[in-house]
Amino acid sequence: MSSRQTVSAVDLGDAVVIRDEDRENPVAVRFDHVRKTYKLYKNDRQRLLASFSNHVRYDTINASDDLSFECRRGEALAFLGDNGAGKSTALKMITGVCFPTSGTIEVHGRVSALLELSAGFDMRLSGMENIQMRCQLWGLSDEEASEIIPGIVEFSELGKYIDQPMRTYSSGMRARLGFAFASSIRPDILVVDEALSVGDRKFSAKCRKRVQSIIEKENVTVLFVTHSTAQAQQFCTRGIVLSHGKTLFSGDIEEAVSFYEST
Ligand SMILES: Nc1ncnc2c1ncn2[C@@H]1O[C@H](COP(=O)(O)OP(=O)(O)OP(=O)(O)O)[C@@H](O)[C@H]1O
Repeated sequence: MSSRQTVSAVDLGDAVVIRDEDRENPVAVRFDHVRKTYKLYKNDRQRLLASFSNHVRYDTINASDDLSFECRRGEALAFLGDNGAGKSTALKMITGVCFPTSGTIEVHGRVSALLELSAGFDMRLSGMENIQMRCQLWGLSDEEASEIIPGIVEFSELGKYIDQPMRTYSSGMRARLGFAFASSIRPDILVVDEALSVGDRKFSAKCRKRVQSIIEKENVTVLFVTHSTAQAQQFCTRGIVLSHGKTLFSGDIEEAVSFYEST
């Protein structure tokens, strides 16, 4: 094998997910004929019964349907589409929150996600303790952690609350800390799902500025889900328009936006 360092390759029957930290690979993310099928049960009781029996009936929905695309390193790619088109599902498979049913996904580089920003915090711990714990989970050395933590605290604007248990935070405060962390750790691949509306108007503008500066200055690969075509044009160079999990259009961002607006 080449210089590629395989961190994990998960064989999920008909699906394969390969993750490594090969920053030299010109491709950051590749989807090859990816399908994600959800089972829809009539109610929770039927869902529970299905774990004991193969005879429970269900409908299916393909949230991703034969989805193939390549996002090259340094590129900023927007996913456009109506509600339920399959945009978030694609991002969740990149971050590893959910897995494909079939097809192959390759992710080359460390991924940070600006989605579900409030998730994963331990509410008993303070903001500072949570940040320290996240730095450890990311495998940062003490030195690297102490380099970025002051910036995270400053960006979050939590003031004295940074040392208070996170159960005392408002939902906006949690999301602010989540955003401050996820946007400070210098990932290779940044996944953004409408997270730019964090907090109040002023803070949300600050978040947009931060994302723009990451895209412009740090050679990060960005995958961006939004309903705002203006934001897609502001941040991205290429766009994919999805409908019912399928690609309707893939190309230059201006053309993708025109296509989306004409559908
Ligand atoms: N856990 C789940 N179980 C069943 N169906 C799901 C699940 N998650 C998503 N879906 C379905 O998959 C389809 C795609 O959902 P997804 O959230 O990816 O769409 P989206 O394009 O991000 O939509 P939106 O713009 O509304 O956020 C939808 O029909 C949704 O109902």
